[in-house]
Amino acid sequence: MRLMVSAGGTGGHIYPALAAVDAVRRQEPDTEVLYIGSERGLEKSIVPQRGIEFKALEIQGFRRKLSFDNVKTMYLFLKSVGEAKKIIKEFNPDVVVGFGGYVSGAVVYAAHRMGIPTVIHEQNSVVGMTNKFLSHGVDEIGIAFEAARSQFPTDKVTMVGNPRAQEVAHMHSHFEWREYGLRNDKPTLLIFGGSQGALKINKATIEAIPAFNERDYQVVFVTGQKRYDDVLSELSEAHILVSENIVIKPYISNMPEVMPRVAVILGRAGATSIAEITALGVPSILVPSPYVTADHQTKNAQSLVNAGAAEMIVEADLTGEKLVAVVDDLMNDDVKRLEMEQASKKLGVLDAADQLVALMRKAMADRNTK
Ligand SMILES: CC(=O)N[C@H]1[C@@H](OP(=O)(O)OP(=O)(O)OC[C@H]2O[C@@H](n3ccc(=O)[nH]c3=O)[C@H](O)[C@@H]2O)O[C@H](CO)[C@@H](O)[C@@H]1O
Repeated sequence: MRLMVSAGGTGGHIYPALAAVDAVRRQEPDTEVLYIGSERGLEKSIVPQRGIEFKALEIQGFRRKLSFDNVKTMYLFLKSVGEAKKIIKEFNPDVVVGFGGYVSGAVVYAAHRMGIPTVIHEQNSVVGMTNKFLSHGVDEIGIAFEAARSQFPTDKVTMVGNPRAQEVAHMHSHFEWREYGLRNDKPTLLIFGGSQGALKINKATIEAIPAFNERDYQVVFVTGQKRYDDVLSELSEAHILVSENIVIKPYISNMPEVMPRVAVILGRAGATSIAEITALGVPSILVPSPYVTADHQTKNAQSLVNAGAAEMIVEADLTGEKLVAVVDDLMNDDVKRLEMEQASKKLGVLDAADQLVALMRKAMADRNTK
């Protein structure tokens, strides 16, 4: 197959795209893949590391809104569509799949205009702006939350789950905490605020470190690449020492290897993080970002809380003290963790990537029979 994928901006869009690429390659090892991203997003560093050919569109002025109500946005969009068309013509894909982020808007739109089969994948319960815009033209739409169905033209929608769930669930991890200078025989709490880190989670964790220093469990605190230096400066200015049961990292690039070793995750409730957590059945404490469209992270988190798979802390209530109290409760209660683990696992869709590949094939086959 000649597969073109596009996903931009944050890990929540990029990792599902990479998991889908892996699934296609597993089924058809001689598949040619081209990933189109933007110059500015995380994809520029993540994708080439995976040995996937990457091209970037210069996509500016799309930071807020993909809409036709202003001339500049329209002009920049059409310019990107023009650039995308050239790349598509050269690569000649059998199918083009978009996973969200502004760049995928230009790429999938261009492909549709050129008569190439197109598929989009929506990771969230509340549909993103780009996917909403594309939904009228594309051939197939894969979703990961039932709640998304009614926000799309329903005859094109198939529930497939999030491809990243399949990737993490089938990972044979060789990771050991020793690689981080930690012990393999202690339960470990992983703290991370989505793919870019979260200011409030970082602040509360800094406040919690003196208490964590005294605990019998271990803590891996991931700050987000751009927030790492600030966290270290804050710790040093406040003269907070960090004991050897705590490790602070800017980013973890092999999350599917690390996550299976984690006892509890404390983090945001982004759709792809949730897919991973439920694929592995990791008990979690979720602090939804209140800054996202239609408060969708609260809805994501609530679905886990309702199933008994997670606990939720509202960001406005998050302090160092609160964080330590909730974490202590869970880390010290093996029975509760086990119950949450089982409840969490029930929500995972473990063949999501294969289901999405089937949808790609359907888009291609339907086109050939038309
Ligand atoms: C602020 C914002 O708009 N957030 C959105 C964005 O979040 P974001 O990109 O943060 O989304 P997710 O939580 O869904 O995904 C984060 C991904 O990054 C990975 N990871 C994270 C930290 C790290 O050190 N290493 C690493 O690999 C996680 O394992 C996961 O695969 O996309 C999600 C999916 O569309 C949305 O649900 C979120 O609401």
